Amino acid sequence: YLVGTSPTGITPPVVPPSSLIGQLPPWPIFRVAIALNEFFEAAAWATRPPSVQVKSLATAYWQSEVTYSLTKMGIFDAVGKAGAEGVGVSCKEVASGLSLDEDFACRMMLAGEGIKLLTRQGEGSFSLTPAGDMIRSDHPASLRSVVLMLNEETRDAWRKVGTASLESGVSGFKEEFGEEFWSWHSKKGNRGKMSQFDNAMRAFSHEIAGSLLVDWAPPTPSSTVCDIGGSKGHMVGAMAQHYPELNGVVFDVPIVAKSAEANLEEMGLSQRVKAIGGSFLESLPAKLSDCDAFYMKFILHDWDDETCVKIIKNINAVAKEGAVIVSTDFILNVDGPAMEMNKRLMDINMMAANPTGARERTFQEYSALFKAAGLTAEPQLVKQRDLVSTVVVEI
Ligand SMILES: C[S@@+](CC[C@H](N)C(=O)[O-])C[C@H]1O[C@@H](n2cnc3c(N)ncnc32)[C@H](O)[C@@H]1O
Repeated sequence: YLVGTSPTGITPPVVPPSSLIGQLPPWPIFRVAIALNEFFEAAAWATRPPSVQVKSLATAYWQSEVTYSLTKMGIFDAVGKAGAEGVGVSCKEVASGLSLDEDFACRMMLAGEGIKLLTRQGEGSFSLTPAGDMIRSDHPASLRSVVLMLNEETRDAWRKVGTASLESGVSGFKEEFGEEFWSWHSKKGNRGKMSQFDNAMRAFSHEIAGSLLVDWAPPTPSSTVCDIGGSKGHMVGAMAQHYPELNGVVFDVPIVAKSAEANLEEMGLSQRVKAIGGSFLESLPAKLSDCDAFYMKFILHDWDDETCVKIIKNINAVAKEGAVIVSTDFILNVDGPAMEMNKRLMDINMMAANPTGARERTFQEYSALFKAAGLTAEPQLVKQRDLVSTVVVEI
């Protein structure tokens, strides 16, 4: 496994302080770390008797629930605030500050220590572990929105996907909420949830942008990269931060394109990266014929084959000759067993929380989609030091 790697790596012209690319180990070290991880995961499993294996699977969601509770109820923020002032904090103080039941809050925090999100000095003084710290609202790469997003409607959709959906073949989300993910999220009353989803996408992308930019470079340093379904513009924004001559476009549904505008302004990139509202299910605006690269992350996996082909054809119809499509997803069958297991679960997440037809695919399946859309060039796989990989294909 680990095919298509780029053993030398790429160094972009600028590495901003917020970039994670400097923190990624070189490929040989990454490979060894992954192999060790695979080995210890397998060893830990093999040393548990079958009855314990079953019980640990049946209770695995308890850890998510503890994580969710400590996030939702503001406990990570409260402990983090005390830590920033240089002190640990007792669970009684946290409970009183947040008006929580003292006994329950203290027991929940002890469970948080058990799952290594909180730590204790001495008898009662809690602080955050590095992982717990990342769930603080004001952490620069905060994963709070990710924890909330995955444990609210998505969790309800998961319950349905394993039961009703297996009989109906309809997504868990639709079974639970009566309509598919995107139409539910576009309703006025659910704008807060759409924004939570967009923030989660941005948070997810921090590491993915880092791992992409050490193994893939835009066609030229001054290319125009168009991020199709680019959400808040975090991916093309990261590219523009690493390539100071690069221009970009974020294309997404109008309401999300608006929030991309604000985010790009905040990133100081609004001169070079513009947001355009529209739908990739329809003809794309002529302005996109300037694009040298059409970037897509977590777009094709949201849709059934027929819709994917339509999206690729819509890009193809507007693209100039020599442009490329660059598509990042959880590509199956290119990693070791532990990483593949995570991607298989992500595939169930697609069945649960995304429109019916959403799925993870192998590299060969992605290649077939590009061929079905009329592209004749051989797609290339760029393996990342990450759970995701990227397919690049010339138009
Ligand atoms: C799973 S998110 C991925 C966001 C972003 N590419 C990322 O990876 O962080 C899918 C994106 O597709 C956008 N989207 C959904 N339907 C769309 C459509 N018909 N036209 C354009 N964008 C759409 C959503 O608003 C959302 O931003």
